[in-house]
Amino acid sequence: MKNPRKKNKQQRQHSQHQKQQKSNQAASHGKPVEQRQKQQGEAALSKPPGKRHYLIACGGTGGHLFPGIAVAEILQGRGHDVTLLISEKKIDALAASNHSTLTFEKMPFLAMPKPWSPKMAGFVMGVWSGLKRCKDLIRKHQTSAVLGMGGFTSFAPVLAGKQCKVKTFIHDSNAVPGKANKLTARFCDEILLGFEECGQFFPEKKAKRTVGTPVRSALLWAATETSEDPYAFFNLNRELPTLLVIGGSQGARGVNNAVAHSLDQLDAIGVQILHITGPGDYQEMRDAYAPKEIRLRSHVAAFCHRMDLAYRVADVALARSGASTLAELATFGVPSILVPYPYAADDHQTKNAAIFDKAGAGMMIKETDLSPEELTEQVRRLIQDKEHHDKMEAAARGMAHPKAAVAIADALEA
Ligand SMILES: CC(=O)N[C@H]1[C@@H](OP(=O)(O)OP(=O)(O)OC[C@H]2O[C@@H](n3ccc(=O)[nH]c3=O)[C@H](O)[C@@H]2O)O[C@H](CO)[C@@H](O)[C@@H]1O
Repeated sequence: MKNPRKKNKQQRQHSQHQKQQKSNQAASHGKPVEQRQKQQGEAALSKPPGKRHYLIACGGTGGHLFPGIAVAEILQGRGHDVTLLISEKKIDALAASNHSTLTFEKMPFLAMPKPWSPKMAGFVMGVWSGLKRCKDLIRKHQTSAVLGMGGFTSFAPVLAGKQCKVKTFIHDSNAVPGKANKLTARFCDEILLGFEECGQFFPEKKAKRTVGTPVRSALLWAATETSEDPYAFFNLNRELPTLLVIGGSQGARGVNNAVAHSLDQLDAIGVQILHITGPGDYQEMRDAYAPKEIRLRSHVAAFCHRMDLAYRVADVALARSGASTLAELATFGVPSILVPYPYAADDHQTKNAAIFDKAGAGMMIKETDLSPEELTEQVRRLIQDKEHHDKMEAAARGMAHPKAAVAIADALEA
């Protein structure tokens, strides 16, 4: 089946490219990218006197780490040194492995136990030793500001910043803040928000502003850059409409199962699938696709280091509603079927998805309602009803904050 939308998509990408280039140039003080890259290289070599050090705590999950990396890239591009504090979890190592020019330091992963849990003593000890280590780092590098991206892994670094009297910031990318951010918000200097809706959960008098959720520079550029062939990279057919399945940084069992049970119906509507399963479900999902491989074109991966290319092939996405995933879908204007993780803290994924749903930038389906028929019908509508698709694409683009990382870097540098 030919995909009549492909040509339009490329044309849109081209005009979007020009718009984005203008926007990014404005965001980086009007300098074109080649000039900026050259200057970044020169800055790193000559170590200008204005060079500073920043600490970004972004461990625990891809949703903290990737926005932290996006801010670090901007600061590094401006000639500063950045240390990214990540956790010892496998996902952090996996995500960091593709960013060799950045400096990462590992801290133990901390999750706050229930108040009277026997684990509380270990948690307090963990915070205490993290605090000491972060203070040493801050003194050693004469850090100018600390940024916490959420989670208890950022609690000690931000507190250390406060105690060392350097500027402290937190960023919350969700519609409802996490426990750690609510606590850290009490003593940090400024709260930066991914969604405006999140502001109501923090003290009214506290300095806060909505900047969006930062997206890595490789993805920002790929949203407009068309030199590398993404179809060839994933061995997919450029003539077929493509469904991207992504369950956040660690995969989503509920979403994976729903797709595994819908393969025949999805095959019947002529869609090809790029399925990022997460490491846990990879083998099971490969087995689910195996008998269908002749009929259904697919690419199944445990983890994808080229999300820039993945979003470029996607005509529609089936995704969890983690904040970075949403920010990236918006950046690429990918219409989405959003299936919130039902057990996320304070049901924040439902609230994230509801914002996109209300704006017409995606459609939310509860995991319990995700039958093969419903899933296939929604995918079919998005690939066959051009008007419906284009409306959602435009609304998704409207939710993008391409300058989020720049705004946060500006705040840290100010
Ligand atoms: C279950 C849960 O509570 N998830 C939370 C977690 O999500 P999680 O860690 O899943 O993060 P997000 O959905 O926000 O982002 C996933 C990130 O991983 C990247 N990626 C993903 C898969 C892959 O193969 N390669 C890759 O690079 C994506 O491009 C994206 O940048 O932190 C987010 C930020 O607080 C929250 O909004 C999510 O609700």
